[in-house]
Amino acid sequence: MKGKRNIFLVGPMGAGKTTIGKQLAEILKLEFVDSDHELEDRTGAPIDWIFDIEGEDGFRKREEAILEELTQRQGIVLATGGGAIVSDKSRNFLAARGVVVYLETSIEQQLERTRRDKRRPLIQNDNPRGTLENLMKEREPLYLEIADLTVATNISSVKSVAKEIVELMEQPIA
Ligand SMILES: Nc1ncnc2c1ncn2[C@@H]1O[C@H](COP(=O)(O)OP(=O)(O)OP(=O)(O)O)[C@@H](O)[C@H]1O
Ligand SMILES: O=C(O)C1=C[C@@H](O)[C@@H](O)[C@H](O)C1
Ligand SMILES: [Mg+2]
Repeated sequence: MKGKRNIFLVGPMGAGKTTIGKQLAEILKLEFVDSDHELEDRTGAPIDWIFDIEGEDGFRKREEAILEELTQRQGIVLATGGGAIVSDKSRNFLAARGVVVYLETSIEQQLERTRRDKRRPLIQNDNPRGTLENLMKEREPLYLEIADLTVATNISSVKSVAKEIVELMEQPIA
């Protein structure tokens, strides 16, 4: 595991990829990059606009292109978007170019952590719980397929999850 220099965080909305990623990068003195933010900066439009105008397919194509480029960097902690792993191409880039850490979270925690933020287009509907449950069914096998490490985030603070990842990264590959 030590040979791979990048850390890629995957997991559903509200898992903490962005928040934990920043902490992790600080501890490890690596550069932090967030593919959602990068995509918004380059497009000049917020994610919910991109979904409105180009649909989810258009968003995924943009995400693939950004991930193709970002995963070629060295020494980064990358927070991915919650649905990045639905694309075969994106999954392959992530699996091949760094240590993939799956941040595992309950639906309850996802709801709690995403409640106040209205910028996630897929859950701006009458039944966010049902949507999150369906997405989890579809996506969990894909997170697990490429995960080198799986870390639970339900009962741990942002800081302790970041520290746990650092410790796991230091252990030799089983
Ligand atoms: N382990 C944790 N304990 C408590 N709060 C947390 C934890 N992880 C994340 N949060 C909080 O949950 C909210 C959502 O976290 P964050 O934006 O990092 O999720 P994300 O995985 O990046 O989601 P998305 O896929 O939508 O980008 C933030 O307000 C963050 O502070
Ligand atoms: O789970 C998803 O499909 C998404 C998660 C967010 O990170 C953003 O990438 C966007 O809101 C889509
Ligand atoms: Mg995020």
